[in-house]
Amino acid sequence: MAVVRRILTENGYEYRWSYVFTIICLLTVSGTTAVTALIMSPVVNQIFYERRGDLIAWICAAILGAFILRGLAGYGQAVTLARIGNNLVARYQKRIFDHLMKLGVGFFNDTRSGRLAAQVNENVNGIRDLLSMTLTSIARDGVTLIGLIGVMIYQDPVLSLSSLLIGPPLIYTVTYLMRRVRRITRESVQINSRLIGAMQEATQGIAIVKAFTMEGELSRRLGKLADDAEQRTNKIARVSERLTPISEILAGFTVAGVIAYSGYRATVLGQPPGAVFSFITALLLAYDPARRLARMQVGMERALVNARMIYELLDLEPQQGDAPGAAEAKITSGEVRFNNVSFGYVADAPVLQDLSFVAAAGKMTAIVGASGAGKSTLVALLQRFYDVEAGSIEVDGQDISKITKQSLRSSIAYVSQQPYLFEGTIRDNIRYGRLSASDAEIELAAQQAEADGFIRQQPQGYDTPVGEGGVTLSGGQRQRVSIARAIVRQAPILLLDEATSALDNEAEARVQQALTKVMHGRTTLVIAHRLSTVVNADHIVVLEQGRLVEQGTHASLMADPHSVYARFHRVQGNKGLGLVDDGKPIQTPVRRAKKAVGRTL
Ligand SMILES: Nc1ncnc2c1ncn2[C@@H]1O[C@H](COP(=O)(O)OP(=O)(O)OP(=O)(O)O)[C@@H](O)[C@H]1O
Repeated sequence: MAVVRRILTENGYEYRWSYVFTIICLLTVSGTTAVTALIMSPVVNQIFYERRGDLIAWICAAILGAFILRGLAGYGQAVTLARIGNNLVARYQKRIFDHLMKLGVGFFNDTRSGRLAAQVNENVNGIRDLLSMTLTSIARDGVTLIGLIGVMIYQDPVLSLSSLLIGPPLIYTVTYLMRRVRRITRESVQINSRLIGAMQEATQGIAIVKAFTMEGELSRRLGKLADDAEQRTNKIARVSERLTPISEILAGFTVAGVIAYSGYRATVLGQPPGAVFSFITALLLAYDPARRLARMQVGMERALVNARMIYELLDLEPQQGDAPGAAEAKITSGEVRFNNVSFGYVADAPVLQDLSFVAAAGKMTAIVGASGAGKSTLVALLQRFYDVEAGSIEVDGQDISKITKQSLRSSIAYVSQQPYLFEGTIRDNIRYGRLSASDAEIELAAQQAEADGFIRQQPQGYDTPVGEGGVTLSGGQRQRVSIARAIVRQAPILLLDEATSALDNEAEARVQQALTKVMHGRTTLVIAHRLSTVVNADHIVVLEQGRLVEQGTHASLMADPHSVYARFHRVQGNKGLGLVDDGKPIQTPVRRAKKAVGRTL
């Protein structure tokens, strides 16, 4: 119940008048139902028995009035509850999204996005059901039941108490079933979200699925998940429907017992039947709301599990929060300094060890190293996607753990190796660099990024919507749009993860040209894969297994023929500098994607 209380305290106050209106509507529905039943007595007695023709019009008018009122109240209640429910869903969707945006990159590394989306979707509806179920059942069935029990006690207290003996076993059964439903519901939500997530991931990687003829295998795995989900849903139905036979049997015993006892009193003891009839009518009428209340409890347990899972997500503490009293960064020249930085994603597996170097303001620093040496990790740490384990990172002399993330990141423009384009137009995607950028600035940035030409050739120019992840553009075009995004940002620090495999020679030359323009006057850290980049860099940092092994300029590093850097050149020549030289296979995008799809299910 703590969850219901929390939902109510967080949202209830605002909806209070809507709730009052709904309760009035629900009570009107119950009241008019009772009136319709009550009217039957004068209909029989006065119209048919006493033949009072003058009352026909009145009684018909009363019945018509009751039906109209019930119709309107039913409509009002349904629409208001739906409105509250839909508003709650929207409210929690917004809250969850805002919260997800606060969570660290680590959370998203550990969570599959498709599953997360499916889980949120399923669980949010639980919150809506929870409140409408509670309200409907308390206002309608609860009130009716109390009234009918009142009638029963008034008519025959002894019989009432004996028939209320049905209560304890019914409550025990409901509690037992609720526990079972709770566990299975959680499993069911997890399996459903795996199923939907797997479908999403398979469609995202469709080119790889087809290229590697993985359709059959994926169908088999997905089919298994679908069967599991079906079984789980059947199990929920089996468990919660168990309530039906159990409550029928208990009710059967009670009604039979009441009839037997009152029959005995009437036939043997000669008591008049009036009160007993009224009692039995109330008992039979009470059965329906009582059964509905019991069913609601079990159904509500499912909604409670959904709500709890939502709160588990909302209660996750965001990592890499701003330190208390964190100051706004004052970043002008953008000098970056790593001081004895150590870091690992998991305990006892260091990825960077005791790393110290300076990326001078306004200069280009190239980071070179074999695959897995920790280059991307270094760039992630500078953006504070993770916190360092030891040491510190300073930008313009300010420790990045002591300044606000917002101010740090707004001083950085990042171009990733696999640029991501969001839903929207090309213009929108460039504008994400800086929301205040004018159309003219966007177009200028696109020109500098060598992107203006192909953008204008698109069917709607800058206003052409991009496909999912930018699929309607080529790899090189996507890269140039993301470079334009970085230019528009006008940030003093530029982080580049150079792309190589996605580009042909001409595209590479164009991207390179675009990058050279952006780098001008900015502190640039580039994960270098191209020989030309490294040769032109002001400073080169060479990483090996998370340690800085050498640093200097191209000339100074090449001066020592035994240096790691010189070895890279000899082994890889102009094939690129980020590749392994230890015989391990190169991680091409296709290989990466295949691995990812393989992990999907
Ligand atoms: N999210 C993560 N969780 C756990 N380990 C990770 C994670 N990301 C990277 N690693 C590990 O950290 C090490 C360094 O990875 P990183 O991506 O920084 O290397 P890199 O030098 O950029 O490689 P590449 O040139 O192939 O992109 C690797 O051993 C990798 O397996």
